Amino acid sequence: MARTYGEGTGSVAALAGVSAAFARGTFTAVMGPSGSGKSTFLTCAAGLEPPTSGRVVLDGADITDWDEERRTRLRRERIGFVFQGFHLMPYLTAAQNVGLPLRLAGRRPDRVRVSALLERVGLGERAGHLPAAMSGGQRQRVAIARALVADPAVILADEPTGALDSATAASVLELLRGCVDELGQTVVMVTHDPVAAAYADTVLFLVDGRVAGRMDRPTATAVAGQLARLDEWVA
Ligand SMILES: Nc1ncnc2c1ncn2[C@@H]1O[C@H](COP(=O)(O)OP(=O)(O)OP(=O)(O)O)[C@@H](O)[C@H]1O
Repeated sequence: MARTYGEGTGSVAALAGVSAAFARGTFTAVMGPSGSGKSTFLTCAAGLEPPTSGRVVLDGADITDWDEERRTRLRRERIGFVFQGFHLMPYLTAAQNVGLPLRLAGRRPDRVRVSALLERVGLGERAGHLPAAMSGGQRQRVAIARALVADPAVILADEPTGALDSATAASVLELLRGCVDELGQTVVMVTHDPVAAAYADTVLFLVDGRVAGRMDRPTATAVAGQLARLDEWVA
């Protein structure tokens, strides 16, 4: 798919042509220099904005031409989001935050399921806490439980460890890895961090809005080496 912003001579091709498929139960990291189109890619994949050309297929359904209302419903029910800044509602408890996507979709969150998810992310004891009373790592765990609550087709994570220290980041990444290995979830994660990317099965490298490379079974060292080569290429 491709995505252009603006028209005529002032237009920018944020995505020039990216073709990617994410099989169920896989963990993919998306990397690339600043401005390479990673955020645009996630935005289009999430159905937040339609691509200028190309198609977006989620769970077997081509959502490209769906209207905004239908795409919003799809995002609430079929996509889990995890952001760098957690995006929790400050006046809702951990349990209420986890249940929120279901409430927004007009469904009543099942207490047992919400408790089981909080237990799964290691926060069984903190269901009644507000985000302000939790550490960054704990907040991100709440966000991951929230991303799982609707049993989505895919979890899209945008720099999920960008605001965390390395030990906390490792535990969050292990949690995402567990979602894939133990729950069969599909995770697509944008990251700048080669250590984070090494938790994925595959790394997709973007440069200038195109897929410039792909690495299976990545290690942090191999990813860092590849990024350095891409930077030289861009420079
Ligand atoms: N809404 C917009 N209007 C105009 N240009 C945009 C818009 N969004 C992105 N761009 C441009 O598209 C290109 C790709 O941007 P994008 O944010 O997708 O890159 P990125 O890889 O996520 O960057 P970063 O790592 O810095 O977050 C950039 O040149 C950017 O300036």
